[in-house]
Amino acid sequence: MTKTFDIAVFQGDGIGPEITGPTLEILKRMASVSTGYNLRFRDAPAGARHYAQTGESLPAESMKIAREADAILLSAMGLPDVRYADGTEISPQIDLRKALTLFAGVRPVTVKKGQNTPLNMPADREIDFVLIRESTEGLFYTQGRGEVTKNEARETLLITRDISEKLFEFAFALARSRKEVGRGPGRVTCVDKANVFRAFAFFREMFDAEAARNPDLQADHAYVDATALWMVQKPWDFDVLVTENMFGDILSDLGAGLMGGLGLAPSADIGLEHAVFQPCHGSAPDIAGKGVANPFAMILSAAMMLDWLGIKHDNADLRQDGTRLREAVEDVVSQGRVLTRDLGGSAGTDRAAQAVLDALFVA
Ligand SMILES: NC(=O)c1ccc[n+]([C@@H]2O[C@H](COP(=O)([O-])OP(=O)(O)OC[C@H]3O[C@@H](n4cnc5c(N)ncnc54)[C@H](O)[C@@H]3O)[C@@H](O)[C@H]2O)c1
Ligand SMILES: CC(C)[C@H](C(=O)O)[C@@H](O)C(=O)O
Ligand SMILES: [Mg+2]
Repeated sequence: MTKTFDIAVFQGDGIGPEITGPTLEILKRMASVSTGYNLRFRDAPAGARHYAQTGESLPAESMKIAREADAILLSAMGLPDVRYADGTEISPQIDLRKALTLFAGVRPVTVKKGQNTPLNMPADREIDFVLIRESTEGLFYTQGRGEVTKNEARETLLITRDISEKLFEFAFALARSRKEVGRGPGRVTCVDKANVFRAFAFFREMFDAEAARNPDLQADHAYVDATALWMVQKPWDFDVLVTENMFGDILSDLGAGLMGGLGLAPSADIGLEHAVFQPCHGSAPDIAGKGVANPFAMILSAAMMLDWLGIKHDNADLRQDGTRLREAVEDVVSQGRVLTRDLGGSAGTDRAAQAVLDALFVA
């Protein structure tokens, strides 16, 4: 019998519902013609709007839906003027990452030949690397619990052996699978600030131990400041980068910039059991409700979800559809046929999503 996978859907705030609708439509079309899998979607209310209405940003019922699901699809949550009592913004996605121990924030950076990038890049070059951002601790550890007195404010950066070992194991496994399909040389770079902080020397020590367990792969180190420079000067040299939460948050937006914008940057927060798939961008309140949001990052995140489900459940149809969906978006973008306003075009959300459907089912 064809297996049905339950997907929890966090439509979120701002442009969230606008990009979720067309993404679900594409997934439903793909599942409806596949004989290898079915998808069933369950709505999980959460976010800033929900908090403003109910006083809860991540209700227990939504958390239950997320825990019970095979995968979680999330658009964007948070609005600049909706804040907790301590003055920080509503950010249930951080709570989800912590509650489900989603330590590996996978943020691929790809620029295909012909795709727009602000870099002055030789025409025969492509960019294809993956930034793995630890997503449960680091400088986000005390998020919402920082100590502030009249004259001082403190947050704690936490690096644990348990999470770091899982993180590095994940990073080396990813580099190996990229090498096997010819996507990279099989190299993992530990991005840290071990020249200044003992916590990062500890981080590096555990990275080196994992590197020693993977002698078939290359391993090196880079300081985070130099990494920012090289991401602009020679991003094609990277394969898999692995780093702390806050460093990864910042570098992944730089990676999105290389791709032409946040509207093309997908991500996955992956743990041993659960995973959340969401674009790197936020709720874009400045363009919400106008029908102009770029759905590509969300659709590419959905493709990552199909990949992950396919690998986890050894389902070739899911894996194949993950690849087809990613390639459909890449086709539409690299040919510059249908581009949204953030990418220099004039297409609205629906036309952009329709172009992906056409690439999948008409071309
Ligand atoms: N993963 C998430 O849920 C997430 C990520 C980042 C920010 N946020 C939250 O979103 C809110 C807005 O944050 P921000 O303005 O700093 O970042 P943002 O990513 O929402 O927007 C930054 C800029 O990029 C544009 N943009 C973003 N996504 C786009 C898309 N799909 N199509 C076209 N243009 C797009 C916006 O219009 C804006 O000009 C804040 O409350 C923030 O905390 C949430
Ligand atoms: C909105 C914010 C809490 C979030 C983060 O900092 O992780 C975002 O910037 C991201 O990159 O997913
Ligand atoms: Mg970010």
